[in-house]
Amino acid sequence: MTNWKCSPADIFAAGPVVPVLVIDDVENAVPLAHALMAGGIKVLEVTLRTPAALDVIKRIATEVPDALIGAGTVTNAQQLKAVVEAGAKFAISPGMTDDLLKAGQECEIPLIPGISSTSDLMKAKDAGYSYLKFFPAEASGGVKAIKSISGPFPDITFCPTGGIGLGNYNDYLALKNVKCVGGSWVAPDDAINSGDWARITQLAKEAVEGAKV
Ligand SMILES: O=C(O)C(=O)C[C@H](O)[C@H](O)COP(=O)(O)O
Repeated sequence: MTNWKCSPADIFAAGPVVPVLVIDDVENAVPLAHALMAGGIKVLEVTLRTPAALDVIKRIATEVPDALIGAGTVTNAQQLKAVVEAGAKFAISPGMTDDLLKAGQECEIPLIPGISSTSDLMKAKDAGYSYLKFFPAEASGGVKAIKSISGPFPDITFCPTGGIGLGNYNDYLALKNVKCVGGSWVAPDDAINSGDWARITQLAKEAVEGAKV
């Protein structure tokens, strides 16, 4: 963790909304990044859910240097290594394993492990992690769960993701242990696949301007 070039705190502070991106076509990478940045979003999470994901990360890292490009759905040490090589500046996981926590400690980019239980939180905390993803947020108790967790674990900060959108994101951002939220609502599949960049810029703007932080 001492190798980390930027801190998870910097990433959480860089934007209240982190778009969770599923990109099938590498040609959409740069226009999508530009569309989101035009709407005021700088932190991007490209999920490793598509075969194109590593190339997408590479493209954005090279061609959109102002973006804080990260990798999502990083579930093991091999993937963590691959996303570092692709140029990701941080990595997020929907969960955690002992192996992944260990690889994150030795990695040069920050890893944000995912938890949805206090037992996992304690494991991650013991391994030195204090910035965590809370996933799947809505299905795991949402705002009420995160508020309760802040009692025994006031030093843990969350990026909740899963089931969050314009209708509820401010409820999460109002919590003192939440600094940003993640979600796919800002970049819907149909808008990406039809190249509707204006709509994505609009959605990003709406999310950023409406955020009460
Ligand atoms: O792929 C990953 O790494 C994940 O952890 C899951 C995503 O963060 C959520 O699927 C986003 O949730 P929605 O905003 O409800 O679509």
